[in-house]
Amino acid sequence: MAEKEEDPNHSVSGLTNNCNTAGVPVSPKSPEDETSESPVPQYAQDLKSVLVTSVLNLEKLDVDLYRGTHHWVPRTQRLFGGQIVGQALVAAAKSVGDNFYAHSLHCYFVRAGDPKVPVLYQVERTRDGRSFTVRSVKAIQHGQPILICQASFHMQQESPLQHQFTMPTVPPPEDLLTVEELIHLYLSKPNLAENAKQGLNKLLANEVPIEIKPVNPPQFYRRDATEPKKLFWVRARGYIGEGNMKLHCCVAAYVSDFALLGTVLLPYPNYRAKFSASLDHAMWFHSTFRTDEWMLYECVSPWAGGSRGLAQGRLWRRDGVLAASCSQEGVVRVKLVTEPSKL
Ligand SMILES: CCC(=O)SCCNC(=O)CCNC(=O)[C@H](O)C(C)(C)COP(=O)(O)OP(=O)(O)OC[C@H]1O[C@@H](n2cnc3c(N)ncnc32)[C@H](O)[C@@H]1OP(=O)(O)O
Repeated sequence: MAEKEEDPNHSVSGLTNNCNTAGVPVSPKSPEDETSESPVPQYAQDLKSVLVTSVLNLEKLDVDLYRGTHHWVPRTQRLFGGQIVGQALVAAAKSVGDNFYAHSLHCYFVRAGDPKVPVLYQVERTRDGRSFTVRSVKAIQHGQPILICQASFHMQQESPLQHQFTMPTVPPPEDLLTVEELIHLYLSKPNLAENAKQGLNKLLANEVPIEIKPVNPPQFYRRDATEPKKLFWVRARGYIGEGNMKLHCCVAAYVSDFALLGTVLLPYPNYRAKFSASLDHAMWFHSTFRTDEWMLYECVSPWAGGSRGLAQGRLWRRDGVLAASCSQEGVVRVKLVTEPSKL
């Protein structure tokens, strides 16, 4: 098969004829999209995403050895898995040629990450091939691995085999509220219990570097069983810009671990997680995309059992192109919730 070196730094917005870069037909834009999408970036360029300036900006210590620091730490006080995966992919990508782009990664979270110390990333150059290049990355704290990750990079190649699922039909992000706006709405309800208020205010104080607009607003305190499926629009806070697909893949790796495992619990309103953590995470990158533009994250959980749950995610560009897919298993140990609804 003929190899074609393309410039993957090309603009996503430069796509024409309703095809993605690989020539895959994509859903035409809806009239709403045409009117709501502005050619002007949503963020001024001086408001750079903290994901780029800090979280994924690793410090080089030696050849193939990097140090990463933390930005947002979840309430569990263990490092966010997406941050570790994103940083591991940054470290891996630093040693591959300009023409190679991440196409997949496979990781195990073997120990909880400690938010009190930085993480070291040690890269092993497993193989350099003509069209595929593989890296192994160990994320280390206190002298022990917390994550082991294999990442594979591919030089773009043409193929007549091109298909993808169709993006679910959902309202555009402009018609939906952010999580913060939804919380403010809840907080304005009369007779809201004090502990519910405190819980919601804690959520507001989170400095998560991504913005989320749920397609179906979450029931913060009233719980009904739903199918194990959720959809939300997501983008990095701040400006990243087009042109650096390697970086956008690292941001997507960060984003992809967010809220995915929670899908497992949706059919069980009478149970709350007393311990949950992602055990492994795999991801495949399919097309070019911009993580500082709204993308639809479709999360499903096809299985749960034995205190574990499987969750799968699809990240869609808003023009209907499937940008990335991921899969993860997590440990989910639950307790029965007996107290009545707080609203
Ligand atoms: C958004 C999702 C995320 O970002 S999660 C963050 C990324 N993922 C991670 O940090 C996971 C990292 N990996 C790990 O921490 C370990 O591999 C884990 C999954 C904990 C290994 O589990 P395990 O071998 O059970 O660990 P452990 O013995 O240290 O126990 C941890 C806590 O679980 C408890 N535990 C243990 N076994 C049981 C059991 N059979 N039934 C009930 N509880 C059990 C332990 O007591 C311990 O609890 P505690 O932490 O002491 O409160």
